[in-house]
Amino acid sequence: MPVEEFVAGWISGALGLVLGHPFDTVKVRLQTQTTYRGIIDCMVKTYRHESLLGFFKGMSFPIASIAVVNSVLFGVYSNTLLALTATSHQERWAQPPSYTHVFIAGCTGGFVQVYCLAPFDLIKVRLQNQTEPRARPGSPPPRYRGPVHCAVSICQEEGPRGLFRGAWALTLRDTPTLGIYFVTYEWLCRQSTPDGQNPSLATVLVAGGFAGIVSWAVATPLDVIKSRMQMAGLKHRVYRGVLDCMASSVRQEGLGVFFRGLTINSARAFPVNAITFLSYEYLLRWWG
Ligand SMILES: CN(C)C(=N)NCCC[C@H](N)C(=O)O
Repeated sequence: MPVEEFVAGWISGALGLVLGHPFDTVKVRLQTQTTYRGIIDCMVKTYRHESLLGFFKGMSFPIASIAVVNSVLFGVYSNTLLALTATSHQERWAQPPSYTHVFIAGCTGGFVQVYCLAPFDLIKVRLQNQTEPRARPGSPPPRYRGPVHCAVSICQEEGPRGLFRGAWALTLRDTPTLGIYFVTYEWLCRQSTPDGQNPSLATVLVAGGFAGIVSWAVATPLDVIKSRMQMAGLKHRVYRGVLDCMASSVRQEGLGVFFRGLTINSARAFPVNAITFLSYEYLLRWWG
């Protein structure tokens, strides 16, 4: 099994993550709290109360973890394509796989990475939702002191299964959308590259960015539900499942609830995925 794909996926995931984390914090807050009037209001309040550091809350953990998840995603995707089409990454522009194979490989990568992603994503969402300013002498400490404290508290208070809260919504979000993600990337690259040649740097950047936007636009409704289910344990809200969370969110906030965070998700998705695909492709060409 070729391992370069896993390493390239790890590095490209880490680069994308640093670039996208401030957008991600604003998105999570907009999706799970009702105190903000919109993106700008959330950014201004976060900056006023928590300084620039507020936007980077919960980032150290994803650097080590979500980058691993990206490595699983790209590694499983590429190795599934290898199993389906018997072409390695280097041969794939000369002998392009069918879009059906790309979709199946993307869905497989998406499905497998969910089980690494679920606990890390839950901890990230809980930490990003802590809106207390940085601890000052005399002020009450935040609910979670950091990722490890957060993981231990969830296990103690909600049981180890608490770490997988929202995992089913995450599976429904990621399995099809990662198929769409890789198909969009491949399709855009092939549209602007002569047959048999490697796509240019600009093509990879634009195709990666749009693959991010398209897949996140499709993923946003289930992303909202996933974040709410992840926060439910903390707020002592009980949802009976994905459908119950959808129904109760729509009842209280209308259909628009499914589009919460869509703009910020898309704004974040372009640079994150442009840099992710660029570093992934170029690392593999460099090692190839
Ligand atoms: C729509 N979905 C779930 C995705 N496209 N997932 C792939 C993640 C890529 C990048 N790390 C990101 O966070 O955008």
